[in-house]
Amino acid sequence: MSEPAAVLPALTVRTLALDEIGPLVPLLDPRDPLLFVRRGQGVAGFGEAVRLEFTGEDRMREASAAWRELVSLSEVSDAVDLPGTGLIALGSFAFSRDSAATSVLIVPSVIVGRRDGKAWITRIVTTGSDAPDAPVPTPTAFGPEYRISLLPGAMKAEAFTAAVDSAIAAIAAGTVRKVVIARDLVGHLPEGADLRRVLSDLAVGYPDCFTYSVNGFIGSSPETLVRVDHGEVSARVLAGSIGRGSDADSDQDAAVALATSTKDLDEHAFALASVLRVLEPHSNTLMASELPFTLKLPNLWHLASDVEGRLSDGSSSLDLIAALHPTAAVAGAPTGEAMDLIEQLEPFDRGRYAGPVGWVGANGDGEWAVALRCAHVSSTGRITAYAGAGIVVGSEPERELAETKMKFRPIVEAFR
Ligand SMILES: C=C(O[C@H]1C=CC=C(C(=O)O)[C@@H]1O)C(=O)O
Repeated sequence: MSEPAAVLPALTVRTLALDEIGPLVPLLDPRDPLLFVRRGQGVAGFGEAVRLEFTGEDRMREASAAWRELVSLSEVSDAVDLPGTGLIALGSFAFSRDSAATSVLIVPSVIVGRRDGKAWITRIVTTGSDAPDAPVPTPTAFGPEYRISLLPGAMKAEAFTAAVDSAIAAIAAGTVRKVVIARDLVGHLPEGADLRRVLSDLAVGYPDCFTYSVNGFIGSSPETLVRVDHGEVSARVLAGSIGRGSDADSDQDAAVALATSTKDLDEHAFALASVLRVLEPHSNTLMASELPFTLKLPNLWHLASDVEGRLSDGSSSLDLIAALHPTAAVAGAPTGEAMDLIEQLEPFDRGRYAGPVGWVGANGDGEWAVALRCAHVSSTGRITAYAGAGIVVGSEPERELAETKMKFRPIVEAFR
């Protein structure tokens, strides 16, 4: 961790109700937006009161410990008391313990949020600061339009299908039962470009996904890694995909084909089992439906399972992401072997793609998505987008390539 616990500041945090504030995206900083929303509900952050950085194997466990410490030093008054009010941090964690990407928890100086028809503002200052109250953020007009094509990056289409062939060979040899192989697309953001344009496209086009932006990492994810809300724990596990049909009949046929595909049901079962195995020690009331359902997104159908239970041990959402990551939806099974194979077959660092992204509150509650359908935008404007596909017995390289094209659609179209 870059900031040792000893130097964590004491914070004073005040949440007040606001009248309706309109859409959150136009309020954001155009170059460094901080956002986590779904169906118009969620939080937008402004400025940074505290930034905590983590790397390595224990990045999420260290984040959990540092967060408890920071909370213990803070004085919070919260007149609204909803998920996301009071002291929160937005966070995004690297996929791999070996990643060069820094994992972060950012406590904004100002948070504006909306949930259940109520809006609020939270102001966070170092205790003792006599700075005047930060103003309520107001919308500003978007900067000029831009159109960016994202093109094959370190792993071109042929390299991807070759990697899928190798993954299939590893499955046949019994090294792994499932492995998720990803590829990348790259582009360049013009200087001064307003990132809110991309976020607005994602939020409008994929309202049922979590649209997020944390420290230059943006996307729209359909997958809930974990949510903790007053002792209730839940997750939405996704794995198994098929493209949408071009008309109502073919779309229905696609959904039925997915729901009855042994290959996709197997792929899904690995992902669900990995989540249940990890959550079971934390909840003795954990439930998931017997069969996955088909989740309709604008670009594809997914097999999905919702998991719910009551926490029996007071774990925070950060404790749970540390335990859950990486699930078989983004790594494979068994986890260690799948991670080794990903390292061998993918010629790039995934960075924060497929890692947890979300927020944590003072009581440990929070909402974390799996960072999918995303792109990292570096400080020099280099854009790297990622999408992957789960490989199991029965996978075919060309179909997996086509699946990654569909998964790239939200982010490719948002930049175009
Ligand atoms: C790895 C990705 O998706 C995961 C989540 C849903 C469906 C998946 C699949 O069908 O392969 C993947 O497990 C991605 O979008 O990059």
